[in-house]
Amino acid sequence: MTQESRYIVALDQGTTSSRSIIFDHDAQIVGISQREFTQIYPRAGWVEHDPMEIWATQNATLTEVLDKAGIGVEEVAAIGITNQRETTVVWDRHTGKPIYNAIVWQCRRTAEICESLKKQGMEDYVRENTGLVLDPYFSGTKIRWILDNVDGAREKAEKGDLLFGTVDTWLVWKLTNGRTHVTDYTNASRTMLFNIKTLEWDETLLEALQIPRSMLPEVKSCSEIYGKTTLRNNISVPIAGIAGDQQAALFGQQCYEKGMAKNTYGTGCFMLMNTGETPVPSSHGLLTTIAYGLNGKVNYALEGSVFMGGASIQWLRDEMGLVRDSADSEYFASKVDDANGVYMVPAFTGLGAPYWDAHARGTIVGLTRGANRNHIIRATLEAIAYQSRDVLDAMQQDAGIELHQLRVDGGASANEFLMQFQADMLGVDVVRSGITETTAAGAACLAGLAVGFWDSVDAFKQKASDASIFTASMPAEEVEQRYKGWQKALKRSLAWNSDD
Ligand SMILES: Nc1ncnc2c1ncn2[C@@H]1O[C@H](COP(=O)(O)OP(=O)(O)O)[C@@H](O)[C@H]1O
Ligand SMILES: O=P(O)(O)OC[C@H](O)CO
Repeated sequence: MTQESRYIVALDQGTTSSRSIIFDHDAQIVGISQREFTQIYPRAGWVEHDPMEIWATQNATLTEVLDKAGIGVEEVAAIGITNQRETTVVWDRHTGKPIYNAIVWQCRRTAEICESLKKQGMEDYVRENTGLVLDPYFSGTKIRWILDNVDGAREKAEKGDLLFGTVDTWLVWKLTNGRTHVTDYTNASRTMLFNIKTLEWDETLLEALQIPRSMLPEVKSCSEIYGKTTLRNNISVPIAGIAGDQQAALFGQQCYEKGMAKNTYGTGCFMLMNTGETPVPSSHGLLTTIAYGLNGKVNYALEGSVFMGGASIQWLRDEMGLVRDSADSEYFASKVDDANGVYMVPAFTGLGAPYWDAHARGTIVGLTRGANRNHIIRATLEAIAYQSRDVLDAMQQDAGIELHQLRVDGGASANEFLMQFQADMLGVDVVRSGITETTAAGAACLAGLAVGFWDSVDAFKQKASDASIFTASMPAEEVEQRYKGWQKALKRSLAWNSDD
């Protein structure tokens, strides 16, 4: 770090856009640049991204944000990376070219591979050693699919010519010109190939999925110098922080202590609770995952991953044409007193936690002649809150901790109706962070700590105190009656797409 290093840049590579955000020493945001990229849906239930477009948009936002803020490369102390997790890229180590599109976390194409692993009796092994459920969500079966379906891929992989990475790994590889093939504990813990107890790649799973170990990156902590990227004027900047986006948000929300939890309302909804230095197994359909690896230690989390959050509002906007803008959903939902008995289950890509049903599909039930557009919009927002209630109930039981406060963030947390309804359904205070970019803040903080830009996380504390608090006010009986209706609706969506 040079004398003039006054900023940290966080690269936030999300499901729908790539962003670069500059933080100053007071943890204030001084620049943001964002670019959306193409979502590719080759078949029903399949989702892909072009890895070169991910890289191009991410790289462009990095240059743009510095230009817009008038900040020189020499003023950047370090770069932190946070990313959509599980999304799988496989590329040729010699040419640096991907051999297939990135298979996105939402993609369901490997449901059959999962079924076959279940038949081989791998389900318990996966849960006990990776903390995950055997679901197409995670990277392992996506790598297997690429090796089985791309011409010549398996042969190349066995010769050691192919590399695998989640998006963090791909970006570090590109940023360092192919010199560095690494990931961090949080991203590794989402591959279904990483043993979260031994903190090593798991040979049994590699064998079961027939994935050569030579494809895998080296696993590092979340805060250290992994390599350097050369930017304008031949100036090198260290890449010094990596965390999957949901773990970065947990860190950015300052959930450093056991029992603290956050929920992020983005494309999906991801609730994570820090459970301290020992992994807590789930018996209620949650994931055990790594929260962060820092200073030679690893902290674990319980996670409830809900696949459709804000994306269901995008569906109202783009496919149904019921709103012009996601934010308008608040206005229409507030025009009616309730959803008039309508429930919407947004199982468009199956259901994640706590149900894990890859064959569930979306449904709207309870329609009567009086049901109108406002009720459907309201029911869609309510579904986001109901899904998070399912997850929180499971989490409190697994952790044996009663939560009094849930920290929230993400695009859809701007919706006041949703946040109030969420507080009502959970019966806990919902605290919306005063830090608008918690995910990026987490990544910036991890990078800043590694290069001594910050000595501790205190720089972020004051900003967090500007929070908005939503307190439960709906009578308990009404809450339970509405929630019962949700549980009934949800049952109607299960196994819809399966032959049995
Ligand atoms: N006011 C709002 N009400 C409801 N949903 C919203 C609102 N604003 C944004 N969203 C939803 O939030 C999501 C975007 O949030 P963001 O945190 O940027 O997501 P991601 O990081 O997953 O791309 C979109 O799916 C959008 O529909
Ligand atoms: O990119 P986001 O914010 O939708 O997050 C995606 C998650 O990391 C998927 O596990």
